[in-house]
Amino acid sequence: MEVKIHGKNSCLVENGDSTLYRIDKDEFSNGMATVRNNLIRIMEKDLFKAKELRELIVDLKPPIFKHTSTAYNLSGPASQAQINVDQRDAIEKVMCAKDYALVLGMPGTGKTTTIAHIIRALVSQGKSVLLTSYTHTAVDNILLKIEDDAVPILRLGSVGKVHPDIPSFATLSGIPCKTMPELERSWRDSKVVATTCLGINHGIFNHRIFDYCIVDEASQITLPVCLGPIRLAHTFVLVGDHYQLPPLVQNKEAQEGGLDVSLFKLLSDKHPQAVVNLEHQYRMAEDVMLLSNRLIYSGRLKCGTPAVAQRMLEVSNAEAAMEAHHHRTSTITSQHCASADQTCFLRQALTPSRRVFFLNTDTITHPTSSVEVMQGQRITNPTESLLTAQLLTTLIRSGVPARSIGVITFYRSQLALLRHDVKAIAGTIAASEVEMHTADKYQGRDKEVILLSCVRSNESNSPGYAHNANAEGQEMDGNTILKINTQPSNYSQLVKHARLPAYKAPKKLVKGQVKVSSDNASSVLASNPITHDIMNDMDMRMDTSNGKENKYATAAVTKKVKSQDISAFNSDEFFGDEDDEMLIDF
Ligand SMILES: Nc1ncnc2c1ncn2[C@@H]1O[C@H](COP(=O)(O)OP(=O)(O)OP(=O)(O)O)[C@@H](O)[C@H]1O
Repeated sequence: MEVKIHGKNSCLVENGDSTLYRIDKDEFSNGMATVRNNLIRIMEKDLFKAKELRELIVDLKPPIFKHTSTAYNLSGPASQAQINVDQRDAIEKVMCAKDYALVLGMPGTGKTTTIAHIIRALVSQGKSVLLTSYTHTAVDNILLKIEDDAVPILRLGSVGKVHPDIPSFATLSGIPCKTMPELERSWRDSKVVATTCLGINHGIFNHRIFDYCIVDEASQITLPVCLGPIRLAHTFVLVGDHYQLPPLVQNKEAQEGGLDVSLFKLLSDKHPQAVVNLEHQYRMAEDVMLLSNRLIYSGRLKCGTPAVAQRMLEVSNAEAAMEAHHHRTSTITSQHCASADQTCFLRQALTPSRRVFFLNTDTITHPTSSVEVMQGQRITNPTESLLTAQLLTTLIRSGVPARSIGVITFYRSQLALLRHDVKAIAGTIAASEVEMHTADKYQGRDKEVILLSCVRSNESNSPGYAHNANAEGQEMDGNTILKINTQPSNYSQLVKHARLPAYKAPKKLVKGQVKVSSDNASSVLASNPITHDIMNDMDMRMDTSNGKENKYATAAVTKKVKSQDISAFNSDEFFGDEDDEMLIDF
């Protein structure tokens, strides 16, 4: 037999009796072809589940739930005491589901932990589970949680992509079985089969239908990809959070056609009764959580325990770092830190109780020196980069390990500058240990401290990618470095905020005393959004200090208003001592 290479992706095989075969390499066998195949399969007439899936996904028929679940247990190494009320509801919802159940896990709320419990509950009833996710890492993170449960697991995927600890408790398809009975056992008897959503081309799926399919990271997976695993099981469970990153779809036409709407979002928007929310998180201190809560979750996110809420950064040697910084011969750039007293921005940033610290660089440098620099497509902010490097160095000298600090920015050009400055100021070793990435690359990483360089500072007040961090009063526009102390935190939210399409005008909290003369009080008050609803609270008085009798009215006001409403209001009409000025907060 003779084999000739024919072009880049095919070869010709001649077998002597003049029959010519051409073998083509299908470059897309694991990508587009799988996706196309998923779509074709659910359109087939008699294929398992095709009709039901069309009803549920195309016709959006409401899913059915049993009133109570059949008994199950969560025994094994997992302590039931570690399951909170939402997680228990999620397990119960899945156990009652006939068609599907949706678990919306806000950041750090234990999605992985809950999926592990769901698997335990299902296996305790003798059910089989196909476990999938978008990434190998997510699949393995779940498997590692059931490592000690002695559940027979088959992990499909090439050995190089599987976590090194998995082979110690699961069978790997990438490591061939030595005998046929061994192979058959692993295909037939594994209660849990785990792979990525695109890993469903394996031969086992021609032989097995599963009781349940669980898809983790489901809100990041496009609908056609998601169809692949769910058509292989009687009931499916999607776990995700559509408030975080949606499926990455770059083609405009595909976006317009709705490809960036995941099946998770489609079903949860249509059937909220099928969704269980995981709302107790164990990752972020309360102040850090506030950011996500105000911007995205409408206050629904809660700290799992008081200890989580009160977590603080451990700064063991702050004074030494400050001394080194303010010393005349300091090698740390100190030109941007004018004073060694309490007003020093480094000292403020290092204070453990300030878990979130917004730094307006205009307050420590001249505003013109901290504006952004545009060179073609490249946008950088050199002053902000230097300040970030300076703060980072101070944190390290204060005893915060370099590997527990992360630096995030929205622009690649700024990232390059930050890497350069951090290396120059903090040193090569520290620079190699600090993880620095653009916001989209930081998803799912945990750090004790995050420094965020927002970059944009310009006359037109364009906040660029950071524009949505402005929503609901987060003052992150322009010259702002955000330092978040947490143990640890989730940054995917920041990414999400930066990408939300709609711009909301920033709001500011106004606290103060309003004073108006009685003659025009009602018209002044009624016409301004700050005061229009405090008429009844006005306190009428008489002022005789200038020898005349002048009537006036005062009232305290504390409310959130749009910035333009503040400027529209005549600030002379606010009065009082120094504490009674307009305060801006979030
Ligand atoms: N009921 C609980 N009680 C105490 N701690 C918990 C509980 N559930 C989860 N945790 C802890 O919370 C942390 C986050 O859990 P997990 O990794 O499962 O969350 P996740 O939602 O998958 O995270 P992500 O936001 O990265 O997707 C882990 O340290 C986990 O041990």
